[in-house]
Amino acid sequence: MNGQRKYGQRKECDRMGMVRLEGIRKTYLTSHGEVHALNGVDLTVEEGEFLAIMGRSGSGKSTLLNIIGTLQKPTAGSYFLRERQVDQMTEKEILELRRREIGFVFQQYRLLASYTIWENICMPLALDQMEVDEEYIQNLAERCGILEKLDAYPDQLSGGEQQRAALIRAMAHKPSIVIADEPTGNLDYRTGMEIMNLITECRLSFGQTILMVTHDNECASYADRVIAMEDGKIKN
Ligand SMILES: Nc1ncnc2c1ncn2[C@@H]1O[C@H](COP(=O)(O)OP(=O)(O)OP(=O)(O)O)[C@@H](O)[C@H]1O
Repeated sequence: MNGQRKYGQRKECDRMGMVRLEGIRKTYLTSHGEVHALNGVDLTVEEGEFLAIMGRSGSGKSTLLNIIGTLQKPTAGSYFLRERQVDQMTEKEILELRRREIGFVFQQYRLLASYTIWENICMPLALDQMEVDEEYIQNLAERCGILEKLDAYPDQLSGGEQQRAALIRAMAHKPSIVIADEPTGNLDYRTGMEIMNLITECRLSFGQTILMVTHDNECASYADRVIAMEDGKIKN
């Protein structure tokens, strides 16, 4: 699992991939002027690859993840997801793409307090009028060790259990990409490693492409490839 798998020596933009970024820039306009969060990012992520993104605070990691997750739009450059050019899509097409293809796991679990774990997991599917594959979700819950907790409310679960529920919610619609922004950031070491093992196990079973921001070298060691951001660019 550990190791830096290489994907050939061709230029990034010559390769096909699940995610392909060419010359991505993101500039925020603030009252103090422009902030250049991304300064020309070229990146290809292969289908089924697990990529970890590291780098100092403010280097552009979350901005990059948000653009790949279609939560933000780039200021310039091209973004292809399964060779469909996302930056040319309408809002409606982007929403549809996000709902079908992408699952999100955040540092804050973002579970709704007044709904059970099962309802939290199934709610996005219901809102999008997508079918709930109960057997698949129960299978995930069993692997994640929270099958007995599906009828409980979030505040009845530990932080690690809540993050496992959030992971199942992210996977419930069988997305092709899972975007994880510091998924272990709120957890102690051991629980964090349990989450990393689950992400790895789910990905091996279901073949998702995983993009994860982390500050932790050990979490990053679970990935196939690690990239480092610096001043809005990929350093290595
Ligand atoms: N909405 C925004 N408006 C203005 N500037 C922003 C905004 N979001 C991010 N930035 C700036 O863009 C740069 C990159 O931010 P980003 O959050 O992508 O970095 P990061 O590497 O994820 O940092 P951290 O590790 O602290 O989360 C920073 O200088 C940040 O202050």
